[in-house]
Amino acid sequence: MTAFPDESFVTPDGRTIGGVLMEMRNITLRFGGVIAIKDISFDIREGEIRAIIGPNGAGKSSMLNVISGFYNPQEGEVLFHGKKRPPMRPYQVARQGIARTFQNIALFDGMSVLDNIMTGRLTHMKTGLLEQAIWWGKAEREEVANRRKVEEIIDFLEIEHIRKTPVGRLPYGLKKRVELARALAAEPRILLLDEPMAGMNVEEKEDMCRFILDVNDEYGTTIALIEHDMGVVMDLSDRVVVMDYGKKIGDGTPDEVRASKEVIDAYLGVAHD
Ligand SMILES: Nc1ncnc2c1ncn2[C@@H]1O[C@H](COP(=O)(O)OP(=O)(O)OP(=O)(O)O)[C@@H](O)[C@H]1O
Repeated sequence: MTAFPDESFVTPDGRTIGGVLMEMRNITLRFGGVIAIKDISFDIREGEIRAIIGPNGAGKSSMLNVISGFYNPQEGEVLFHGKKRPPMRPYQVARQGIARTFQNIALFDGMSVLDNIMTGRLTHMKTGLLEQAIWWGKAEREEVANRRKVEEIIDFLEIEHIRKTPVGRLPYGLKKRVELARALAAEPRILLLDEPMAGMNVEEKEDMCRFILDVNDEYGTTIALIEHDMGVVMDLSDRVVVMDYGKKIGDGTPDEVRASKEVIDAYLGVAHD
């Protein structure tokens, strides 16, 4: 259904979309008798912003959890760089360069913004506990490099003014931005965002949109997101997968998806001839 060329190409606004980075092939996921995902296939291409949309209970979060390695599907395969990914623990998937944010913010409320973001560097830490405890050279160099990266992200997401503030004291929109910062601290190749705009006011949504686009543009990070705000999805995404009752009912550019009768009937709810 998609109008994307097969090879790498540059979009009209100057962004580069590469080849297939991740492929979901015939994924089926069951919870006992409930089939959350039924035989779904789609791919995510390097550098694109890919949205997954659909009504409540359609299976979007389940799909994000398959991508992040939190759920291993009973059927189908996940390919990363063309290679089949064996069942993995989420930390192993994180080491492959996949980071995520959550629908309900998952930060340490009592810790400062800076320390929360530092936890995102864990997958990059190589020194052992003993070296860190006695602050040997290698541990010191690593700490300095990690701090430098974290400070760069703080600067990029414009949160310098709250770097020492405990996260629990922040308003909702800023907490979401700190969660994004922590995910970015892992320097992911694929960033998974679970409803990044949920519960935000218009201004906070505009800010978040801008930061998502900037992350994609500046770091070249591939992004897959679930979002209910259709205006945001259609503005942000290069391609959209539409799910309904665990099945894929649409897959293409925002314009293609918007024009699909099946998608309109099941989800968008706009009248057609
Ligand atoms: N851990 C689980 N155990 C049992 N059933 C589950 C579990 N997670 C999801 N389901 C079921 O799988 C189906 C898909 O749920 P999922 O949360 O993936 O949908 P969703 O599209 O993300 O919905 P929402 O937009 O409301 O978050 C639903 O019927 C749900 O009840």
